[in-house]
Amino acid sequence: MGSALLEQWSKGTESITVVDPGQASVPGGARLVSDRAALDGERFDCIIVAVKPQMIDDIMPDYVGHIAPDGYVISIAAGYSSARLSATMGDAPVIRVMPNLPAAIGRGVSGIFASPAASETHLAHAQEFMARAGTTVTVDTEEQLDRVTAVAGSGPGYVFEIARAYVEVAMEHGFTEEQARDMVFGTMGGAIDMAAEPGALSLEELRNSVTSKGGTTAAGLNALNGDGGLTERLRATLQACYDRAVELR
Ligand SMILES: NC(=O)C1=CN([C@@H]2O[C@H](COP(=O)(O)OP(=O)(O)OC[C@H]3O[C@@H](n4cnc5c(N)ncnc54)[C@H](OP(=O)(O)O)[C@@H]3O)[C@@H](O)[C@H]2O)C=CC1
Ligand SMILES: O=C(O)[C@@H]1CCC=N1
Repeated sequence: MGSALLEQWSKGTESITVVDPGQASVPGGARLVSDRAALDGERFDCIIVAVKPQMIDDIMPDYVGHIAPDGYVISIAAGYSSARLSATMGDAPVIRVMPNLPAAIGRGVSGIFASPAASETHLAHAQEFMARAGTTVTVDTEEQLDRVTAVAGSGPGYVFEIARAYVEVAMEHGFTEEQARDMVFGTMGGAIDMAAEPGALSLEELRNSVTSKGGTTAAGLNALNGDGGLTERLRATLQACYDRAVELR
């Protein structure tokens, strides 16, 4: 996820340093070091935590001395709370963000939550930084950020899995994978873009406009969600994701 964001962040004017022991290169002219020791006492206005939440306790305390006096910490980690991260980082102000993977093409959706110690300046910087990667939604509570994770942070995973299953089943109707992908991506993308047009009909109206009484779409929709099973499955999906974020706090 950090690499996807870096693609967009590096279009700005800041000097960006990436510490990653496993990367051979990074995009956009950012400086890459493989070992924190190479920073040799340098201080940064903003330190971005982009490792797994389970690794933060081991890795991040070593960075406390690298935060500039008015600096702050952005975390993209799921779950791991701002209070816990601030304690881990020498009581530094923390802003948590929850991006999603289409940030790699500038079409991400990012939730932003500023903990009380973060200043207006920190928040404005984080908002501008994340806006380079797509849409931002600033939320008032950390609880809401964990719900952004359930809806949007993990959302591309749901979408990719739904599209994968759609392609798989389309191929069972005799199409090549290329044909199936073209039809599924075109249908999903076209339908969503149409729904997102300014002044578009509601989703119910759009669905109904495809659905002739007694026709083919009605038969398909009845199999898809006639018993509410799809809605229930999505409800369980978001709840399971949120619950996991809570476990990671
Ligand atoms: N994937 C996603 O769509 C999203 C992820 N996130 C959050 O982003 C964070 C990263 O997740 P994700 O990108 O999926 O995971 P990855 O494992 O792909 O990325 C973690 C990166 O951290 C590197 N790393 C490991 N150890 C260190 C270290 N000591 N110092 C510096 N870097 C290190 C890893 O290197 P190596 O590969 O060599 O181990 C890897 O490049 C998580 O906190 C996750 O919750 C948030 C929103 C969406
Ligand atoms: O799966 C995860 O934990 C991360 C956080 C949101 C998306 N990927």
